[in-house]
Amino acid sequence: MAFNSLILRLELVHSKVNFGEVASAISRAGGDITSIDVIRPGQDSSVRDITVHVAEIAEASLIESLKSLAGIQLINVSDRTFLAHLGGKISVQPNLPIKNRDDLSRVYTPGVARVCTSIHENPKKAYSLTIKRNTVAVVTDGTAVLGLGDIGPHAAAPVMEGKAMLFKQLAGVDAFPICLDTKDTEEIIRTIKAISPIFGGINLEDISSPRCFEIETRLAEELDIPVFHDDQHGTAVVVIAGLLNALKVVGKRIENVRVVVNGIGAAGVSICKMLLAAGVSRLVPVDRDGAIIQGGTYPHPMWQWLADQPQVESQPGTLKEVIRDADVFIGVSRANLLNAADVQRMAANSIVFAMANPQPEIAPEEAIPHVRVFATGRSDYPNQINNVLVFPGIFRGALDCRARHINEPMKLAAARAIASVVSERELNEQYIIPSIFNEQVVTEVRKSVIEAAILTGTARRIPPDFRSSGGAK
Ligand SMILES: NC(=O)c1ccc[n+]([C@@H]2O[C@H](COP(=O)([O-])OP(=O)(O)OC[C@H]3O[C@@H](n4cnc5c(N)ncnc54)[C@H](O)[C@@H]3O)[C@@H](O)[C@H]2O)c1
Ligand SMILES: O=C(O)C[C@H](O)C(=O)O
Ligand SMILES: [Mg+2]
Repeated sequence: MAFNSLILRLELVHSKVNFGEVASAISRAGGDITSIDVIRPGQDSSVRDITVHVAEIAEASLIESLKSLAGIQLINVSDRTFLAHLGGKISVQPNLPIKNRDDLSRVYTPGVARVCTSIHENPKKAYSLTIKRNTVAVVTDGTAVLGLGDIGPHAAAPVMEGKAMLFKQLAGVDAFPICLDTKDTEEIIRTIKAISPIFGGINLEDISSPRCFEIETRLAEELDIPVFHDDQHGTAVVVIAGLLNALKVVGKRIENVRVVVNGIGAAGVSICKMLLAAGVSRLVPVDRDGAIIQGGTYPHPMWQWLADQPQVESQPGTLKEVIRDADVFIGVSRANLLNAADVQRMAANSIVFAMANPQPEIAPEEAIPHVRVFATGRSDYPNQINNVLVFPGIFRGALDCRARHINEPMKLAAARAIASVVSERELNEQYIIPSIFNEQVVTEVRKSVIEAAILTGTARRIPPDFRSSGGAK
């Protein structure tokens, strides 16, 4: 169930109502008061801000029940989530102040000209003399934003700003949101190439399938900085990390399990590829029209690729049919597609990762009693399988070793690193994946990614902490 935090600004007329009555009305309507601030005290009346934690579905009735109390005026209702977005969530800060003319002539003209000339003579110096080495573009066209779909570039911005915040807070990477007002593959490629000189890496985000595949492949070929479509590979990496640990909990081996992946878009394609690379031998990819089967013919090039793989099952069926006897369900599709009866028909000790955002394929309350390990992409339930565990550390590593690409061995190394943060002793049904606030995650992912980049020859710089020992200290 989704909860919100509301701030209710109320004026209370003391002769008609006391605070106790207000508090019990809130509680009867299902709200939990988390704080009270007196905004204007007074003899006859007072104004207070009451912060209430309440289920989304109970919000309207809570507000109505307060309005119906005599002696109360509801002045304002603010949603704390919206308040957190006022004016946007990030800003650009200078690294040093400009206090006098001397500073001015150093950071700007005339001093800056010598630095420009130096970069012109040796373009590699852009890495040491500009923000390039630590800056990533988070680029979307707004066509597959979370599970909300094609909501356009303006509406996509809050997600991109959120990713930029996470890049900075978790890995010290400066990320900038770029929301493009075009859905044309060639124009997107051209635009990203044109803006790339200032960036050390490109994080593609929420670009719908199948255009996302060509956009990423072409950019990776044509640019000399890493290009990473987070919804494809970030998601696949975190799924593999979670699955490696979940399989340990249920005592099954990856080669033996039957895996259903629902939603063969950006995330689903990459997850299927990585599952096959990790050893899955029985795979059932499913999209809107049911299972994608071995030997089938599909217009979508990635679906066709899957249909040509020997590990993909050849039995057709709807999701509700093919989920029978599955050991693992991975959902990267959309909300509310399964119910309790569906997951009950899975094999014993089943694993369900219902990762559609913001609402998963099955409500946690409905699934949890019937499955052994359950995870979502959300932060308000145990086992948050979200690509936020991946992109900060992967880019931290790629930037630090100036990797030209983020390749398969780097991704697999990242998945293993994330899984390894949960020790065998700590591992259980409720804890298969580390918290995003576990500082070891970025450290371990960075280290493993750099090692893999060096080994595969894509690193163009050995970071200082890898120089003497041949590995991170
Ligand atoms: N938890 C995470 O880290 C994470 C990461 C990436 C994506 N996601 C979520 O996964 C979902 C898909 O994201 P994406 O970027 O791959 O989007 P996408 O648009 O590229 O792919 C979605 C796919 O789901 C399919 N689909 C839609 N309805 C379906 C249905 N009823 N049954 C089966 N398939 C259906 C679509 O045809 C499409 O192929 C979104 O909800 C997104 O929020 C979660
Ligand atoms: O943004 C997220 O929470 C994860 C993911 O990138 C998604 O598109 O849902
Ligand atoms: Mg996304």
